[in-house]
Amino acid sequence: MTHHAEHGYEAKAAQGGEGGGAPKLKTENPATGKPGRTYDGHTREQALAIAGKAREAFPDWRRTSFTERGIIIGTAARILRERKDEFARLMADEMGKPVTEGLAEIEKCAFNCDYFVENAERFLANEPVKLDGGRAYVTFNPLGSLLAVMPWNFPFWQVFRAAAPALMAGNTVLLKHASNVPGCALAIEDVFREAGAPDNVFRTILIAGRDTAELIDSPDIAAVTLTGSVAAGKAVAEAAGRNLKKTVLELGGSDAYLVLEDADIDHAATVAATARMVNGGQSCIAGKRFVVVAPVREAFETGLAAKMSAIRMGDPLDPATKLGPMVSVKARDEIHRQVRESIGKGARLLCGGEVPDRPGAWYPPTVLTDVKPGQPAYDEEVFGPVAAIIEARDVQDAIRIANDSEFGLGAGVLTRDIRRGEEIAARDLEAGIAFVNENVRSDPRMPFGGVKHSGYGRECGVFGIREFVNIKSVHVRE
Ligand SMILES: O=CCCC(=O)O
Repeated sequence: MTHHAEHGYEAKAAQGGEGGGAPKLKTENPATGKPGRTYDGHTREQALAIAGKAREAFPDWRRTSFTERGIIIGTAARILRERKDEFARLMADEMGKPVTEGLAEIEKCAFNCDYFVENAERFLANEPVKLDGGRAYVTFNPLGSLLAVMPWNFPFWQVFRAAAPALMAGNTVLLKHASNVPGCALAIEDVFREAGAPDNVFRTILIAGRDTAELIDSPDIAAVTLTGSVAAGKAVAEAAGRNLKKTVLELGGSDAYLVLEDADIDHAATVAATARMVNGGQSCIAGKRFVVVAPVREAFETGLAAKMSAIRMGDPLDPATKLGPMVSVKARDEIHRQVRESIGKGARLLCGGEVPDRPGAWYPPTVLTDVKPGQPAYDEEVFGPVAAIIEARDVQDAIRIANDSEFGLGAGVLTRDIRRGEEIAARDLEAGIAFVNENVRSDPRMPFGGVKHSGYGRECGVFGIREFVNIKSVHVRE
């Protein structure tokens, strides 16, 4: 199987010069196709120098108390809320997110900051261990400077999800964002600066994806967290592995939802449409495959096609808009290729599937059925508003199909039999996150991450904050 999501690491910055010169990062409004602002990037030397400064800032930052760090991260939450209209507009302009979703994203970032302000000290409190003699405990030390390589699809949330716990733990953070959201990347740096973070505790580096490996080689970087594609994950893991640096990888997904015979079909169709349309379908945890047992397939097809066709596509600046443009014309064309090729190989189109005749990166809500192995809609991650319906003989067959993927991020079960649904979710599905009768969502309070090619390690909650710490055993003979 292949993975076609366009994530930050490999997105190319427009190069202003050869031989490692500073890139120019050009933005383009995906709703209109018109060029936006151009930003001056950093040269490799500048980027390495900033990494050096973040490392120099680490010893003082790690010695601050949880209360001191909490005041800064809590202030960042307040600033996010105060400036949320501006930030939602910035996301809309750079990557096409409808402002209503953008506002919700900023609120989630602020909630995440507050959550770690409130809980970091408890999550990282010393844990006593009973040994035969003396006094023993586990303590959690920060690691140093964390490089966060982040994608464009949730330009604020992905960064805050990684940064708030890392900073609260006493690490410093360097952000290498996707090259198409430089305004967001700089705005986030500004939030931490305005919140009173000491110099270089949080820095944004604007470099091309291909220069990231060199940064990982730098002794100033202690560890790396990446959200992005499988290809990006492999490249980062390889570079980090060469340097024996800890990584957390949150990669692609092809989340399956099982629709069982006893499901409330109207509810199942609503959950499916909601799951599929998260961020216009451009989310690693968007529902992508709907595995339906044969007796309810037709009813589900009708229900899902009706819900998807009713979703309004329009100007991302209009608060009523649910579906904005795709991130770029290139990404839209790739989605359309996957749809056309799937139809060519036997899938049936229930709605959508036509590229609108207008400038910008538009693609309508689309439903394919009769999706089978060998079709891109079955084999690949489709990063757009395209739902794939796959028929299963029975529940065992449905579980097999759900797990027949290189990915293992999220998954769902739709059934009235809560016990059975829970058993399937908790035991049978090869996924890091499994929901029953609801669409998969990330939450600062719950560990988030996957298995197989969806990556490893966890973000969020106690497991997330403990990824980038030295879990140190201390034994004292008194
Ligand atoms: O793109 C993947 C994750 C998005 C989220 O955390 O909701």
